[in-house]
Amino acid sequence: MTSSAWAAQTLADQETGTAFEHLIGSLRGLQDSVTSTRPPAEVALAIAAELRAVAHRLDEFGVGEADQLAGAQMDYPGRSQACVPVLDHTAQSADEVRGTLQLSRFHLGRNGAAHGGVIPLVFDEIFGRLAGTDRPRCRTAFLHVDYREITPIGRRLDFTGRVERVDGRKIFVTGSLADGDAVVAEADALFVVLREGQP
Ligand SMILES: CCCCCCCC/C=C\CCCCCCCC(=O)SCCNC(=O)CCNC(=O)[C@H](O)C(C)(C)COP(=O)(O)OP(=O)(O)OC[C@H]1O[C@@H](n2cnc3c(N)ncnc32)[C@H](O)[C@@H]1OP(=O)(O)O
Repeated sequence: MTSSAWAAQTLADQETGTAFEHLIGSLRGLQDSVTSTRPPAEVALAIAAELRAVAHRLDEFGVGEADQLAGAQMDYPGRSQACVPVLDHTAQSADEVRGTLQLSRFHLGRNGAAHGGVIPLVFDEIFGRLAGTDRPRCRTAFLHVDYREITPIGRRLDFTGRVERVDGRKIFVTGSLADGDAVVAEADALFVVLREGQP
């Protein structure tokens, strides 16, 4: 994948990077397991203690943002982070992207519909990657989402993204999320290329 904005990200050696991706995959699975089960109190308390012990085990390996692998491993569909749903890009250029994703119990709002806040999260990720491909670093200035239908969890969804216009530092992007033939959400956003020294 070519990307000027992403190239600066820290990369681990392959063994470390792959192992970390396994760790994040297990964390995603855990988020779903916790969300979709109702353990008795003693089991919940025992697992809570085990999870605290696991977190404690990681303490000694703490690093600053520049050295963290989470979010920086661009070769993995989820960037090795557990916040944003995993995106599988099937086509990507500097102007257009397509791909699939599947939301899970962790992303549930109510009555089978994904949480409304997950949808802009997904679009920000799709658009952020697109706007940053073969361009300097940029940030979201606005992101407008139209919720056309509920977005189901547990089904393959198709996403698109397209750069509509570039005007100086401004990159205007549009996209959609579909469940089969049904467009469940559409979005448009402005990304602004950062000036030297902007965080
Ligand atoms: C993450 C960064 C990229 C890293 C890349 C490497 C790693 C890649 C890894 C993984 C892929 C990425 C996947 C995830 C991506 C997620 C991206 C995000 O979510 S970023 C976080 C949320 N966004 C903010 O926190 C912005 C906060 N706002 C700002 O910082 C500023 O407002 C900023 C930079 C957006 C603009 O500020 P100014 O001072 O630089 O520029 P001014 O002059 O205000 O605006 C420039 C032009 O844009 C228009 N503009 C600005 N904001 C606008 C707005 N809200 N609506 C309409 N126009 C706006 C202005 O009117 C102006 O237009 P005229 O040049 O005069 O024509």
